[in-house]
Amino acid sequence: MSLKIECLDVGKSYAGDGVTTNAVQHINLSFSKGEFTSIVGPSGSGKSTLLSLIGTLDSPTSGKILYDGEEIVKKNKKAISDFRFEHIGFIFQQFHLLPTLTALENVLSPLFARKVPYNKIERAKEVLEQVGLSDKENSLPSQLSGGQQQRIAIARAIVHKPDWLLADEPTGNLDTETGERIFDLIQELNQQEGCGVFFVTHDPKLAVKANRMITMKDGMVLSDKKGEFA
Ligand SMILES: Nc1ncnc2c1ncn2[C@@H]1O[C@H](COP(=O)(O)OP(=O)(O)OP(=O)(O)O)[C@@H](O)[C@H]1O
Repeated sequence: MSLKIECLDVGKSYAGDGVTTNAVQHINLSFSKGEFTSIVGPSGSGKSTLLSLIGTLDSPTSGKILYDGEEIVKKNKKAISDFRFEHIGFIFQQFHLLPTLTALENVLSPLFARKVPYNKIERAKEVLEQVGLSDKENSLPSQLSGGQQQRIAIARAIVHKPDWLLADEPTGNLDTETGERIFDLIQELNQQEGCGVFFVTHDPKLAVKANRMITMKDGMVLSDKKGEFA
């Protein structure tokens, strides 16, 4: 399946205390499978909101987002959650690993209660190897460095073979060198597995390594550039 994502005049506003915040507005963007897009812009410009909308974690207040022509957020909760399981992987700045589970169990967690056509433990071990942490499968998150924890989070994000990897400032809590290594790993996954990437970052040096760079300002797309920037 080639999962194409189209944002058609997408807007998201939050109402509160008589003030309405337009977190994003008039977003018209289209993404083809396998694209590596960085999203940059000042704090509050709508990057995380856009990512949540694309990831079906939230629904637009205006416009629509189509996935191969289908408006997924209009479906019931189970269908939306199945869609996310099949197509989307998330990585966050704070890793969000479960502290009482080992690295292997964290990687396995998205597969709990899911029927899949492969051996779950073998698959989890395979992705742990891909992120270079086979030797840490029995470690708890507290026994791992920040970079290692993010690698585990990446393994967890790709264990179900998503079409798209949505990364919200995944290097924000890491030092420059570790951040670069995490970026390289995500780029490798993009090239080897063909999964498309959305990479939100405040780091211009990383942003220019993508094939496409979207700059946001005040909830809108200020520029959308494709090509080599580095
Ligand atoms: N749940 C919410 N309720 C009210 N306002 C919100 C909510 N989420 C986001 N906003 C507002 O929407 C705007 C965009 O926020 P968003 O988090 O998308 O920006 P961002 O570019 O990701 O910022 P940062 O770089 O600081 O993470 C901001 O003005 C923010 O205050």
